[in-house]
Amino acid sequence: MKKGVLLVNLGSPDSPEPKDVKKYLGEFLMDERVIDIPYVARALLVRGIILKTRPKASAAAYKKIWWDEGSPLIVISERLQNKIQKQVDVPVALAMRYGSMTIEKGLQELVDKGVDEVLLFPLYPQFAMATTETILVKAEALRDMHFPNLKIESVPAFYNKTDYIEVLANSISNHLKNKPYEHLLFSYHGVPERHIRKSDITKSHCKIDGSCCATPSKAHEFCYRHQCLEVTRLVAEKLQLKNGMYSTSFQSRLGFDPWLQPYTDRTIERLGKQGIKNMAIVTPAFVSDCLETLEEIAMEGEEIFHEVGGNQFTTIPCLNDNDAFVNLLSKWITNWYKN
Ligand SMILES: C=CC1=C(C)c2cc3[nH]c(cc4nc(cc5[nH]c(cc1n2)c(C)c5CCC(=O)O)C(CCC(=O)O)=C4C)c(C)c3C=C
Ligand SMILES: [Fe+2]
Ligand SMILES: [Fe+2]
Repeated sequence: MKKGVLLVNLGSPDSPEPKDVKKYLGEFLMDERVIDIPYVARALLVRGIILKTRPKASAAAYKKIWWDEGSPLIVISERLQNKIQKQVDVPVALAMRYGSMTIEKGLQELVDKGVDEVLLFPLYPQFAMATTETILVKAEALRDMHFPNLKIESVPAFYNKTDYIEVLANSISNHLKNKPYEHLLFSYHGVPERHIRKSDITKSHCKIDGSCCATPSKAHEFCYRHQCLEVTRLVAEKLQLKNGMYSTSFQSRLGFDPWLQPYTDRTIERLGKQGIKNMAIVTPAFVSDCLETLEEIAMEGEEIFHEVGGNQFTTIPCLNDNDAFVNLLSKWITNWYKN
C-alpha cells in the first residue's frame, strides 16, 4: 500500500472581507459538533442572529491580523506542511476543516499521487468535539462517499506525549529568556461545558467541579478540560514553575451558555488588579497563530492588562513552523510509515 499524510487545521475565510467571513462562519457554526443544538434551532441562531452581526465585527478583527500572503493560520500551516514534506518520504497534503481548502480536496490530492492509506493528522494537541472529532467524522463520511478503497488511520490527541511537552516547554522558556515575568497564563480555546459532558464516555465522570479532571478515568481520553489541565501541569513540571506563578484559563467564549472557566479576559484583569506588572501568556490549544492568538490575546488581552495597571504583557507564539515542532511531527509520521 502507498502511504500519505493529510494534515488538517481549522481553516480561515478566503479574505478578511465581511462576505467571505460570513460564508466561512456559516459553514463553521452550522457544524453540529461546534454549535451542538438541533438543526432548526441552530439554523435560526446562526443564520437568523449570528450571521447578521458577527461577520462585520469578525472581518474588522481579521483585517488587523491578515498578512500580505493571506490568513496567518493558513500561511503558517502551509509552511509547516512544506517543512515536514522535506523530512519525510511520503506525500504530505494539507486541508482545513472549514473553508476552501477542503478535506475532500486534500484526500483527492493524495489519491491522485497513488496513495491508498492515509494518516489523518488533526493539528490539535487536545481532543474536542469541535476539533478532532469533527475532522474524523468528516473524513470518514468523505471516504465512504468518494474514496471507498482508501484506508484512513488517525493521530490521536498528543497533549501528554513527553516529546511534545518538551518541545512546548522549550519554546516557552526560549521566548521568556530575557523577559522576567511574575505570572505565566496558559490560555486555551474554550468550549461550552455541555461539550465536555457529551464527550464523557463513562457518562458519569465529568462534573466540571474542579476535581474530576484530576481523578483518573477512562473519560480523560476524550475530556478536553482534562487534556488542557494536563498540558499546563506537565509543562509547569518541566519548567519547574512554582505554584501561584502560573494558571489556566479559557478564551473565545460565544453565546450565553456556560463555557469552561475561568475566562481568560477576566483572569488577565484579575491578575492586573492583584498587582502583577509583568505577565506572559501561552496558547497551547492552537498549534498555529491565528485570529484567536494574534488579535484576541496579543491585542485585546494586552489592552485589558494595561487598562488595569499591568506593564509588560508577553505573548508566546504558537509552535507554528518552529524547527523542533517540525522535527517532532516528522518523527511521528516517519515512525508511522516505517511500521
Ligand atoms: C461557537 C462555538 C465555538 C466552539 C465550540 C469553538 C471551539 C474551538 N475553536 C478552536 C480553534 C479556533 N477557533 C477560531 C475561531 C473561531 N471560533 C469560533 C467559535 C467556536 N470555536 C468562532 C465564531 C471563530 C471565528 C472568529 C470570530 O468570529 O471570533 C480560530 C481562528 C481561525 C482563524 O481564521 O484564524 C481557531 C484556530 C478550538 C481549538 C476549539 C475547541 C477546542
Ligand atoms: Fe473557535
Ligand atoms: Fe473532567
